[in-house]
Formats: sequence, C-alpha cells, structure tokens
Amino acid sequence: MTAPLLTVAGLGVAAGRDTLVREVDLEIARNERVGIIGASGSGKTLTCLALAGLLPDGLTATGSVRMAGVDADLLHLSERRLAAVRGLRVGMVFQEPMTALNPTMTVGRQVAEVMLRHRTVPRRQVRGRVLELLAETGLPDPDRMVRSYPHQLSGGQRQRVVLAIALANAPDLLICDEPTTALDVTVQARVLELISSRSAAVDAAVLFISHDLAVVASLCDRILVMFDGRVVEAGSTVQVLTAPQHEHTKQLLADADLTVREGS
Ligand SMILES: Nc1ncnc2c1ncn2[C@@H]1O[C@H](COP(=O)(O)OP(=O)(O)OP(=O)(O)O)[C@@H](O)[C@H]1O
Repeated sequence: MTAPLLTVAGLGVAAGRDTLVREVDLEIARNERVGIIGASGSGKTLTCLALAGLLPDGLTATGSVRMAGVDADLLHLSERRLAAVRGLRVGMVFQEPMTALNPTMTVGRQVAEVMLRHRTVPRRQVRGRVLELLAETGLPDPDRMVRSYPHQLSGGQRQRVVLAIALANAPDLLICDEPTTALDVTVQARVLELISSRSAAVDAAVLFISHDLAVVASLCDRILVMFDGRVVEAGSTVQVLTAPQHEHTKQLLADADLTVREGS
C-alpha cells in the first residue's frame, strides 16, 4: 500500500489552558476526498488551520502532521518552510473570498504571483497560464478578468479566482473550509462542482469542511464528524449516511436536505 498523503495523529489545539480541539487522527490518501462535518464551534476550522500552520496568535497545536515528501512534522516547520508547502503542495479555499484576495492587486497579478513565488511556470509563460486558469474556473472573458480588481467581481467570481490560485501549482491537497457558505444559493452548486472537477483535473486530494452534511456527502469518499472539539464518528460516506452511530451525526442527518443532493 502506498503511504498516505497526509497523516494527522493526536492533533490538539489549545488557547492557553483551554483545549479547543483534542486527539484528532486523520489520514488522507492521494486523490482521496475527506469531509469534516459538525455544528458551529465543533473545531472544524481550527483543525484545518492547524494542519496548514495558520492558527491565529495565542493558539497552539500539539500532536503531529506529516505529509508525504516533507521530511519534518508540519507542526514544527519554520515559517519559511511552511510557506514553501502552502501554495505549492497545499492549496486553500476559505469561506470568505474577499479576505483571501488582495483588494489592491489585479486578479491577474494575484494568480500570477503564486506561480512566480514557487517558480512553477517559466516567467514568459505565466500570463498565458493565468488566462488558462481563469478560463478553466469558468470565469467569463479572462482577458478582461486579469485586469479587474476583486471588488469588481461577484462573490462567486471571487471564489473562482481563489480556487484558480489554490490550484495554480497543482497541489497534492486542497483544503476547503465552508467554501460556498457565503455565496448565493444559486452559485453554490456551481462552485462545488468546480471544486470537484478542478481538483480532480490536477489530481489533488480534498479536505472539505462544512456544517452541511448534504454538501460533504455529495463530494467526499469519507466523512469525519466533529463534536465539541473531538472526532466522534468516522467512516465512508455511505456508512455515515446509512448507519450513523453517534447522536450528533443522527441530528446532522436529520437536519440535512439529502433529498436534493444525494447521489449527485
Ligand atoms: N482564536 C481563538 N481563541 C479562542 N478560542 C477560539 C479561537 N478561535 C476559535 N475558538 C473557539 O474554538 C472552538 C472551535 O472553533 P472552530 O472555529 O474550529 O469551530 P467550527 O466547527 O469551525 O465552527 P464554524 O462552523 O462556526 O466555523 C469554538 O468554541 C471557538 O469559539
């Protein structure tokens, strides 16, 4: 069996003496899609921020996070080495696209920047690649789009730009934290579809966080359920949907509108 892409063992997050996340174990294989669901405040976001070395000041992570091809624990990497992993091996899409984008820089420069920073595309080819990436994420008129600023775009268009940046260097892992929650219902399904098709196109595994079981079920092979800072249930999507064990999972299932997306 090939080694997992990501191995998280005993991950904990604390704010001083306050434990916010405890004992999270998680493995993600190459190309696998793993979802984390749970109610607001259950620790989903802190778990994925900890994995990416992005915890806010004052919070500390314990345990270990290993990634194939990186010879040290991600939790103990220097900021410089972590920055080399983020954007190159790991792409990220968060809930609010505006916070991920620089309001003073054109869309084209921001997409170009991630390739220039990691030197994944020869300088002369960057502009062409930016146009391709914008077209691939379904943005209309890429020639005009490269010259636009984030505030000139709709929420859905901004999230497409964030996705183009996150996948520009064909990372091994795409982390998505509630990527469609802030979007209009009408564009949510389209952005989800894009996350699915574009991550598959670059062979990226996906760690997908949502409070919405239906959304996670439509995308993921495996699901972890978090409650009060812990993983209370984990299994294949089918297992979790058809034979939920924990009360909290049963509640999430009852709340989810699975009739709409199941099997889609
Ligand atoms: N910077 C912080 N300092 C102290 N506590 C925090 C901090 N950030 C989050 N928390 C607390 O940690 C717990 C887990 O938060 P987290 O954001 O991971 O939950 P979540 O499951 O992602 O929720 P949501 O779906 O609302 O985003 C919550 O009780 C939250 O209040």
